[in-house]
Amino acid sequence: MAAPKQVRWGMMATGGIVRTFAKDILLDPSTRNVVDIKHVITAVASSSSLSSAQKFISEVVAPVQSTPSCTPYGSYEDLVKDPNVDIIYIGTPHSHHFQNAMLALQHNKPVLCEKALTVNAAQAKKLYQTAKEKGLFFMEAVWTRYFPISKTIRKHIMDNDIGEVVRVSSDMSIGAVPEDSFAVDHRMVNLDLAGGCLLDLGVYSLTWAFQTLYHTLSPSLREQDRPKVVGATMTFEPRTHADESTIILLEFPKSTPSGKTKAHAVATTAMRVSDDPARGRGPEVEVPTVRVQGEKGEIQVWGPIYRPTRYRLVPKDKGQEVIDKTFTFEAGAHGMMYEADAAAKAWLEGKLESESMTWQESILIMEVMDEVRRKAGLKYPDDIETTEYPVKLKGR
Ligand SMILES: NC(=O)C1=CN([C@@H]2O[C@H](COP(=O)(O)OP(=O)(O)OC[C@H]3O[C@@H](n4cnc5c(N)ncnc54)[C@H](OP(=O)(O)O)[C@@H]3O)[C@@H](O)[C@H]2O)C=CC1
Ligand SMILES: O=C1OC[C@@H](O)[C@H](O)[C@H]1O
Repeated sequence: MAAPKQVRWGMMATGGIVRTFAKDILLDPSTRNVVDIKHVITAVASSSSLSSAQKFISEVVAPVQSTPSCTPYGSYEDLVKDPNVDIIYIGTPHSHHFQNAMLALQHNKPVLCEKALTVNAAQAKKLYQTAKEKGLFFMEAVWTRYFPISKTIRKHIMDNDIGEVVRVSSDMSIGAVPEDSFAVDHRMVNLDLAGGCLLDLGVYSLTWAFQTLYHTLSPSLREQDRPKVVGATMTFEPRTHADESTIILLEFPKSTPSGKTKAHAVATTAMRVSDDPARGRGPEVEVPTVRVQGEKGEIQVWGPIYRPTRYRLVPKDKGQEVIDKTFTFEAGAHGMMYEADAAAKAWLEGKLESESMTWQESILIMEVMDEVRRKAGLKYPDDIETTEYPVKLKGR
């Protein structure tokens, strides 16, 4: 058998999610039956200090990777010039994604960029236009789409197992009182960092609506049948005016190619209440966080919707069996290696985008979030909404 192809990652930032991502991609891929690729980390950059990158390497990379060596950088500008980096993972706050991703693309580096991709759709379009012109792979890191549970649920819908999907509800609410949990400069509530529910958590509620009502259509139908935001409302964090609760009502023209009716989605997100206060107390009291309701039955999903672990398919016909499946992750894994595998494979194949998170769909979801903000009255500071590059942002 041919040796696995090595994909050399460069980490842009050393915060929470980059640590999780790095640990996951350094797990042995053969334990998840991936034998054709191997991820290595050849550079780590921190915008705060060289020592932060060095610390990251000694704590996260060096204990598992002896070769190739990993170079620490004290700036993102140095990282994007490193010839030993094939692809860059961006794990900075949403406010900075546009500037950071442009920096990587301008230096001819392919990119996997954390969600939410950008602050607005205009920025997303400009990034994809740049990637297209330069022939570079670019993907929004919506890890949930790449989980086996998500793929299985999409397959049930495409196989017509619950009939035409008529309604989807999805909730991503963390049950954290913002005044107690987040200082005003924390990325969750700080508007300079595009804080608030919508971009950080609501993007998952929209992910479930889109992956069950839109992604399941053929690419040509997806182009024609654009969903519409029919309603949106927000409440705001009293100190910073970031959104702390957002409710979105969407109308999708069709859910299957032969769809008879329009479909509805209700996507909700909040800080102060929880999507399932009983989580961990046992299946008899827990509640589903996503419901995909079709004419012939319903799919219910349990767990935080960014990382769900169980689904149940309940057919309307009581003579048919209920499917109830729990998914586990390999030991020590959080689950980010699936998106990394998809990105690495697509890049090695010379593709510019990922089939499970296309540029068109990422832009459409950003357009939906723009419209939600317009309807509910939320604006971010001008410097993080701009499509100008380069712009020096506050802080870094
Ligand atoms: N997929 C998932 O499950 C998750 C995704 N995320 C996404 O990842 C991104 C980062 O989140 P998270 O890792 O939790 O955030 P952290 O605050 O933990 O880390 C962000 C890092 O970005 C860098 N950075 C660059 N500029 C700034 C700035 N002005 N202010 C603060 N940090 C800056 C810093 O690294 P350095 O100093 O080294 O440059 C910092 O450590 C967000 O887009 C978020 O949506 C977050 C959590 C889970
Ligand atoms: O993507 C995410 O998933 C987990 C949340 O806790 C985090 O805030 C968010 O960025």
